[in-house]
Amino acid sequence: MAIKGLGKPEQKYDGSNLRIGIIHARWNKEVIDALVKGAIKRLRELNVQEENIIVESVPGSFELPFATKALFAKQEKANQPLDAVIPIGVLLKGSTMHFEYICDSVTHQLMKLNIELNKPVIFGVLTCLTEEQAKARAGLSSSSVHNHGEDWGAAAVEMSIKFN
Ligand SMILES: O=Nc1c(NC[C@H](O)[C@H](O)[C@H](O)CO)[nH]c(=O)[nH]c1=O
Repeated sequence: MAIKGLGKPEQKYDGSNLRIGIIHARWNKEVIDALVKGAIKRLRELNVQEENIIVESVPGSFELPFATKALFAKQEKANQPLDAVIPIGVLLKGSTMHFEYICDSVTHQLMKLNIELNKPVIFGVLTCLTEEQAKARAGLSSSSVHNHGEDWGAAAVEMSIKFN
């Protein structure tokens, strides 16, 4: 029995009073769309209202940290503050070191935003060596129906309720 994975949720959190942002890259669209769908599916299952799920897209994963911070600020200014943001990106290894540099810098910046903004910023970036790895983590391959986007939706609700 594999031990890796999130396991059962501690409890079913009620997200009915939460406002959650999703910022997604557009690179590797097929996988991105499945991950975003999975995150929204779980947010809705946890009673986050459709009108309280704010979705914006950016060109690629490199833009996620800036857009995450900007979306928090934009919603604050509109007096509709976000409780958490889920940045979603899919980075696929190419033939150069471009992948490593983007993965490393985006990961560090997204982690820093949690501390800088004192708000949950969920890590929704797949850093994959092959297309098959990416598809498997979005529930798009025969080898896996698990969609990591659903875990990210659940994490956003749990972190918002526990620590906001
Ligand atoms: O190169 N590969 C990828 C990528 N490059 C674009 C980068 O994120 C950015 O949008 C541009 O450099 C412009 O700033 N962005 C991804 O999300 N996944 C990739 O696999």
